[in-house]
Amino acid sequence: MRQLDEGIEFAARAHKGQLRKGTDTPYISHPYGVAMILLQAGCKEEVVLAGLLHDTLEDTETTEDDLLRRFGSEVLRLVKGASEPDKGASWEDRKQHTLDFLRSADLDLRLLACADKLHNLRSVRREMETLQDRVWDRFKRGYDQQKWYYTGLVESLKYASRFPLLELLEAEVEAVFGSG
Ligand SMILES: Nc1nc2c(ncn2[C@@H]2O[C@H](COP(=O)(O)OP(=O)(O)O)[C@@H](OP(=O)(O)OP(=O)(O)O)[C@H]2O)c(=O)[nH]1
Repeated sequence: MRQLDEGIEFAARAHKGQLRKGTDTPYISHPYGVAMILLQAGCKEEVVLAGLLHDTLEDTETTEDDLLRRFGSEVLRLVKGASEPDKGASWEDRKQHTLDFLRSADLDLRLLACADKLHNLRSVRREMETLQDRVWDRFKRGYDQQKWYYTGLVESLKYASRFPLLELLEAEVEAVFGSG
C-alpha cells in the first residue's frame, strides 16, 4: 500500500497542471481511473503502479531512471511498454506499432493496455451523450481511423490469449463503434 501511495503522489506531481484533451478535466483523473480498473481486476501491485505511472515517460519530465529508482525494474518495464517509442512518427505508424507490439506482449502488459484504452473509450462514450460525433474533433484522427485503432486493439490484445478484462473493452468498442 505504501508503494501505491507513493505512486499516487508521484503521478499527481508529474501530471500537475495537465488537462485531458479538449476538456478542463485534470489529466491525473486518467491514470487514477486506469489504476482503479486494474485493482478491481485483481492485478498485482506492480501492474497497478504502472497504471498510475503509465503516461509519465510519454507526457511528463519523468525519466526512466526516476522510475527505476523509485519503483523498480518491473514497473519501469511496464511503463516503457505502455509508451509510444517514436513521438515523431505519424499517428498511423505510432498506432500500428502499438497494435503490433501488443500481439506478442505478456499478460501484464496487455492488462495495462486494456485498462488504459477502456478508460479512454469510457470517457469518449460519456462525452458522446452531449457532443455526439463532434467528440472526435479533439483528436488527431476522426471516427473511421479511431474505429480502425480500437477494433485493432481488441484483435491484438486477444491474439495470444483472452482474459476477463478484455470483455469489458470489447463491449465498449461495440457500444461506441458497433453501429457505425
Ligand atoms: N479518449 C481520450 N483520450 C485522451 C484524452 N486526453 C488525452 N487523451 C489521449 O489522446 C490519445 C488519442 O488522441 P489522438 O489525437 O488520437 O492521438 P495522439 O494524441 O496519440 O497523437 C490517447 O492515446 P492512446 O494512444 O489511445 O492511448 P495512450 O496510451 O496514449 O493513453 C489518450 O492517451 C481524453 O480526454 N479522452
